[in-house]
Amino acid sequence: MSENQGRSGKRRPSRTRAGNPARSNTRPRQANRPNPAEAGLDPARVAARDVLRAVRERDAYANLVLPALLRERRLGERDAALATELAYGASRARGLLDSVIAHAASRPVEEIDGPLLDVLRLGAYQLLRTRIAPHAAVATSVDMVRAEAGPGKSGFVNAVLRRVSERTEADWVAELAPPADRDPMGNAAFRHAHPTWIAQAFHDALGADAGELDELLAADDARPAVHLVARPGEISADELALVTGGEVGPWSPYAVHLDGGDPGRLDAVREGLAGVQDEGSQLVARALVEAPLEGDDGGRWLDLCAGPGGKAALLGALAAVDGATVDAVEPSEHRADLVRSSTRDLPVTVHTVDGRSSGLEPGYDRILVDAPCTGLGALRRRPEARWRRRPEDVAGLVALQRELLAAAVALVRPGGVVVYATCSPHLSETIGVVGDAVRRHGLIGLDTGVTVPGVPRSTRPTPGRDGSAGTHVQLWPHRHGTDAMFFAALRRPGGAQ
Ligand SMILES: C[S@@+](CC[C@H](N)C(=O)[O-])C[C@H]1O[C@@H](n2cnc3c(N)ncnc32)[C@H](O)[C@@H]1O
Repeated sequence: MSENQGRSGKRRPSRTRAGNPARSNTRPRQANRPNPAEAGLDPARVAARDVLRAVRERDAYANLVLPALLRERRLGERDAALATELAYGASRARGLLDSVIAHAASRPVEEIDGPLLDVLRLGAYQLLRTRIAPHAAVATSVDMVRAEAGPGKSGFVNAVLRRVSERTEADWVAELAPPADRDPMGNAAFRHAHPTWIAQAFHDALGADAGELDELLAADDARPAVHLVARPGEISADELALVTGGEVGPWSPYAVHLDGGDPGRLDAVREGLAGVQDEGSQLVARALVEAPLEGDDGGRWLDLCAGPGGKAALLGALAAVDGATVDAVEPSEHRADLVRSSTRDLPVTVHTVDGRSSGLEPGYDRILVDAPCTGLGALRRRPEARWRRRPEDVAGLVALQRELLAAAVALVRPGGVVVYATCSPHLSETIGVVGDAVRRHGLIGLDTGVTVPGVPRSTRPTPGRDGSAGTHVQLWPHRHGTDAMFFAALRRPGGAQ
């Protein structure tokens, strides 16, 4: 499945040690599936298992499935926290867990029945990456399988997890990771549960700071803090921190950090005073408003890739304070509806059109192109994404990013500003696209760092023909505690002073 399974497939201990063969055409007996409560199963683990199953069977997004499932089943706070930790943690670590499971089961994970594999991933995660007592991790996994699929299959799960429990994560890594001297990138990627191509992309983007790769991968593999945005005009970050028990974020004037918990339960979020938004994303929206224009700001702003509406909501709130208006473009009906709902009562008009041919009237003062991208910078918050994305995805996205940036250039007025942003640090999606636009359209690269004053070690020169590409901002989880957001502010020349 992942390229990190690497050596596990090559060295297989005897097939008999893991008990019953797991591959079977017989699905768990859905029709006879017992009610988990009646079967005495732990609701948190059942919820986590169901998330892993939805991700595997229907390519679902864990961070969309889990909250809905927690609400539907009315899990208490403790159970919800455990379900979240297990579902997200096991999704993030999937490649590493699969290598260990394959070794312990003496067969590739592709030969293990999907529903059993979900439980094995959950069990292996608890054994290797939590403080849950090993007997509890094994017993709850075995119970789940026995209740659904019978004693034969639960024996197999028992045997595999017992073998997993014989070593620590560090021991398994020492056994299964590619050797550091011959394949340092593969080794670092394996240790921190990342596909190698993503570790390589991070390495390339770090450039002269590539020595920080290990620290970056470790931060990217950890549970992120919850970031809230205090809606300007509604509540200040200080007030929000007070009512939520959180801490004011270090960089964005609107940010509050929480250690964990379900932000959907907070009154401030339910009442629309605050939203959930990574602090790096807040800085992107702020950069659009702070970037220096030539001439006056006529108050016509455009968010060209707006769905699901996080930045549009912050831009709308800032526009309301400044007396500006925002047009928000999103071609997907469903996502456009999400933008409408997140910008209700704000001076934002949503257009369900393609940003490359929006038909909107040119002459905008400020345009944000928060382009569709691989999302490699937000892997902490999209648990399964690292194992789903493929290197082949990059080229198609880069083509779309270039077209969207060209469309923005055609819509911005002379002297106006376009901020190009991605939640990916991949060089092809970032400075590749920006450098190309500067060359093709004769844009002026601005010093993007001035839009985020006080954020250390974030600004870099964008390589350009003659330095005209300006500087961009690259944020990193290990340095800034944010997603790895990239953004660059570009001005269309020719504005009258
Ligand atoms: C990175 S997301 C934007 C996130 C958003 N700005 C926010 O803060 O919530 C990129 C968005 O671009 C949209 N998109 C994809 N193709 C597009 C196109 N041709 N024109 C405009 N938007 C597009 C996607 O549907 C997606 O909602």
